[in-house]
Amino acid sequence: MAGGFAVDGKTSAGCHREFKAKITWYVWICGIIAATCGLMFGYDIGISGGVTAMDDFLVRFFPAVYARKHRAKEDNYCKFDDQRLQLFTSSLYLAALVTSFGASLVCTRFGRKRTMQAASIFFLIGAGLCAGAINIVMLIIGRISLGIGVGFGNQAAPLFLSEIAPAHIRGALNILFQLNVTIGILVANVVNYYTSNIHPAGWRYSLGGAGVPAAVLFLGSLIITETPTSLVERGHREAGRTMLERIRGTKEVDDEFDEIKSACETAAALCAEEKPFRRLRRRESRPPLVIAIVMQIFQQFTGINAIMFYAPVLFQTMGFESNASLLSAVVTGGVNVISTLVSIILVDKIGRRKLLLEACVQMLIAQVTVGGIMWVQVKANNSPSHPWALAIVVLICVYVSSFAWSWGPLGWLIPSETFPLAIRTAGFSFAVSSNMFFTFVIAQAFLSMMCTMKAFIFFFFAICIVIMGVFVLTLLPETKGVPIDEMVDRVWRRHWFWKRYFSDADDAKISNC
Ligand SMILES: OC[C@H]1O[C@](O)(CO)[C@@H](O)[C@@H]1O
Repeated sequence: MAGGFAVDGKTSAGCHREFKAKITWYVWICGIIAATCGLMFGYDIGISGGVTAMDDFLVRFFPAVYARKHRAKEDNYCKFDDQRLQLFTSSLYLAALVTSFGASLVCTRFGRKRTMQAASIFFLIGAGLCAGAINIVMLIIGRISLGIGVGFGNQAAPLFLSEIAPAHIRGALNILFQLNVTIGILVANVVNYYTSNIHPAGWRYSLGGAGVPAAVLFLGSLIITETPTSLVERGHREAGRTMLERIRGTKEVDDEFDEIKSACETAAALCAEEKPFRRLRRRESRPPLVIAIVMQIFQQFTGINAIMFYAPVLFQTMGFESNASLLSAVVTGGVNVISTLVSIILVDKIGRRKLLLEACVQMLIAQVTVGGIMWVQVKANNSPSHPWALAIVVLICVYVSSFAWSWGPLGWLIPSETFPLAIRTAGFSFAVSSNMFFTFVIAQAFLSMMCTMKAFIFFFFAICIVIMGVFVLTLLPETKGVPIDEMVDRVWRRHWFWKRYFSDADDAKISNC
């Protein structure tokens, strides 16, 4: 496709010059295929809540929870509170957490494309084990294999997307990953809705469905390119140049190619001097590292996964019938997808900070109101009555929409675009593992928190959201439109707070531009 040429870049003296880049079909196709990693991840997020609400599944693996679910009304908020059941959901995230560090090395040594292929293979194995599980051990091993797939996929795909994108659409292209996460969650909810009526093996279809996106990724990865940066980084200069020409749709890529070469040379020299994980401990590595970790912690402390994992459980707790609760989850899933599209359209126009700040306000209002309604109901010792339960569903949609155009996608985008190449994969693995760790914490703790804190859980997340807003206002720099290999000079060294992590000599160089 012939988009107009767009320009970004700087001179070798550190001043800005122009890169030419068309928006080619090839870049979009590669982006869409790589983003299938997000589909695999999202499918898993969405499927576990619905499966754990299915009686056939509970009877087979968690009979005690089944018995409690069908007992008296009085332990409404606690009937799903079971550590082993929570481990079914969260084992995937623990496996992904551990894998992400190894995946960073694989990503550097073998490239982003091969790492994604590895992800798809672990995913196929995991889906098979879960679908065919005859006991809880097989089930958990399947979840662990899926988690290893997530660890590889989530490490490679966001980096891949940020590296192949021209700077002026990097946000949009990178958000394809999160868009796929949301589509995966939605598809999983729809699948659960139908399979919950298939007895006794509906849950097997739900869990086995994870194999579909894995197969798509595996086949797709046979036709996509490696990123020019990864090719040059691994010594394939010519191939890197050819690939850059292909994805930019022009032969005039000298300037951008020079920049990639110079980033790779610097990275190689630094790496020879000190390994990337060790370099991450240096003072000047701290700004992007802190931002990457904090973005992911905050993304999880919006409370999004309390909704995503347990929406069906939550809706059942509010008194919806089993099918109605899955349907409600489909509605929130749909809002999640559509709102992520909004982010694709806006992120490179209005920038990252404005989206994050607006969302903090919207999420805060929704959380406090939901908490208020539930609090009144808990005091009256009721499940919320139907009109109130409907109001809660609407408020949850308000909440999910703002998350979906802000903290959801930007939690991946910002860490993938702010590390210099020498520490990019190592640094990004901290973003992935922080996401997994805090997803695990929320998955493991939410049902117990709901059981003990009841409505106050929403106030807890509301307080987190206020802290996040202050953080964005004061410490998060804007990265819109800045070429990926220029973040240090154009973003970190110029930020009122983070510039203290760099030496004065470098600042003088910038002010000469
Ligand atoms: O769309 C919501 C989903 O997005 C994520 O935050 C990943 O970016 C998940 O943890 C969450 O379930």
